[in-house]
Amino acid sequence: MTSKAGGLPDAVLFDFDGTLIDSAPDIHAAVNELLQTRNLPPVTLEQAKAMIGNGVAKLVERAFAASGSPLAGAELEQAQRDMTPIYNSHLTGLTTLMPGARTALQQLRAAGVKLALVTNKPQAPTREVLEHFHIFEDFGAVIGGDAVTNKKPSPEALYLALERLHADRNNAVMVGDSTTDVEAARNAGLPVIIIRGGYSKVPVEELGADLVLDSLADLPAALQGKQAA
Ligand SMILES: O=C(O)COP(=O)(O)O
Ligand SMILES: [Mg+2]
Repeated sequence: MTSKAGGLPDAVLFDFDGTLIDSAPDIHAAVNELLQTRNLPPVTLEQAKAMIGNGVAKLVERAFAASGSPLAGAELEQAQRDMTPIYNSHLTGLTTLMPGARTALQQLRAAGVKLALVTNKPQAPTREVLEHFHIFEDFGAVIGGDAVTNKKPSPEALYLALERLHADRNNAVMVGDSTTDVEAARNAGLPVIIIRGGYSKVPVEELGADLVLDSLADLPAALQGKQAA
């Protein structure tokens, strides 16, 4: 993995849902509240996890498909609009920081590594969740899914984050939980580390990441090359 002298990269770009936060319980609640407005049966937490990672519009499309009533066209667009207030009322009640997240951010920041958040979650709820956990200030750039024309796996948000951080493109690492992050990193030409315990639909070993870690607690040491596996 590319790294500057001293081990640590110039910048680390973090995914949000499934990587820094365990937001699936809140997203699950929001999805079921939306389905209930159409008198549709609820989905399970595991089903909801498999819907996360490509933004709220995709989440809604997948939720209706999973409940047995796929939507398209104007009906889908209406459901996506209806989801906004529901989604925004389920941001922090059941959400927790992933194990090791706070310490990893603090350690990297203290070591002078530039940090960015690159998520397909929209900008406004992303900021609200970051502020709730008092980690907004850790990030030099926060790029939500609606801040770019093309969401991950497009490299657009990653490039924008690197630009905002004034970071060295050749010395940055993406950290995420699923295939979207691996593809986005590859498309941007960055190495990628996957953390177990997120919302990947396939076993994380099969994602093609440069490194898979059990926990964010292992990230600072791994970035310094002490635990490369
Ligand atoms: O799908 C979403 O809304 C967000 O997912 P991400 O933070 O893992 O990119
Ligand atoms: Mg994710």
